[in-house]
Amino acid sequence: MSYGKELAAAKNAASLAARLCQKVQKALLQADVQSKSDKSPVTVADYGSQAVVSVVLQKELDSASFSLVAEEDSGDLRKEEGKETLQRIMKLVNETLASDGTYGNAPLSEEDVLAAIDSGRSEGGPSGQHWVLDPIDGTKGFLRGDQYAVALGLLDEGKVVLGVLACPNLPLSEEKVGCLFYAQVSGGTYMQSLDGSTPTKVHVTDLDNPEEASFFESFEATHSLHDLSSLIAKKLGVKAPPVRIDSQAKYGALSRGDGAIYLRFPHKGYREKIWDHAAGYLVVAEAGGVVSDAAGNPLDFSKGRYLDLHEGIIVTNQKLMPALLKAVKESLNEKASSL
Ligand SMILES: Nc1ncnc2c1ncn2[C@@H]1O[C@H](COP(=O)(O)O)[C@@H](OP(=O)(O)O)[C@H]1O
Ligand SMILES: [Mg+2]
Ligand SMILES: [Mg+2]
Ligand SMILES: [Mg+2]
Repeated sequence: MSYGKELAAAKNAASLAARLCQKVQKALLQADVQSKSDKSPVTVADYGSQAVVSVVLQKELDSASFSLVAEEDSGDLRKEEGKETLQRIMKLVNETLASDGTYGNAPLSEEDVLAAIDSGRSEGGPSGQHWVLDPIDGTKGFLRGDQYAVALGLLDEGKVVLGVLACPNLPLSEEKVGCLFYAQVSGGTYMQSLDGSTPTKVHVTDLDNPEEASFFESFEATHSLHDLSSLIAKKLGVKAPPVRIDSQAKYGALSRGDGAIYLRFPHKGYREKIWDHAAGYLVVAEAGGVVSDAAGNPLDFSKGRYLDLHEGIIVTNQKLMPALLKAVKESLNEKASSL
């Protein structure tokens, strides 16, 4: 099955959402930061990006069967104290849609924006098609002025069949910043600029010597156990220090061979969400990489909004995976016996 129409819509949606995010990041005011009940920061750009993606996908594709699993919901925006924020989001969304020319003829109302955000409440699952969206992945990086990504995937019968990652702050070349990665199942992974330069096919590194490998991990130590990654890297013989960057930009960078390994070990009790990995997973897999949990099982995106995982997520190429799995297993055993 080909997903050409869906891919074109997804690339449009993610690029436009990235444009909105860039505008906000440039003008970042402290007042833009709200606190969700889980205390994670959420900005007008997270909501705005989610609304833009939802609107564009529904305009481009059959909106009757539209299903979206996305991170944000409009709960806080419907409260009295959310009114001003909602106004700002509506303005941003309308400006962004108008800047494209194709979508801006009728401005959205507040209610339209709320509805667009809430279209992301789908539970996903093993049957049918579901879009999976992280409107800003790496909100903490976004707020710091660092890396973030708009991450959009498509599930079909429980499998990721499309992945699009817009990474506005990731260098494309020596002169240019801003990358759009996209992958279609069995179709490879491509990278282009956010304003639509000619795509180039990308591939993960073909390195087979761990001593020459470098590895990525979260910038945020609360998101991933840095000590455990160091132990694994040491066992494997990796010499280079960790490269810490926010968001699924790590998957994008890995897909083009910038680094060889990505290690993610959340603190105990944390449950990974599908929107944090769906797009990145396909971008790496179609570039020849392998993504698995710490026990070597493939990730299962068909279980709803969460991923059920063993311990963590590891990513590398096919040559390095056996040695990496061994180092992970030994390190986890050591950690368990030292407790
Ligand atoms: N305690 C925790 N452990 C692991 N991941 C966490 C976490 N708290 C938040 N996250 C997730 O980590 C994502 C960012 O990934 P990274 O650490 O690679 O930059 C966040 O996405 P959002 O920024 O979209 O909320 C969030 O879903
Ligand atoms: Mg978040
Ligand atoms: Mg995220
Ligand atoms: Mg997010």
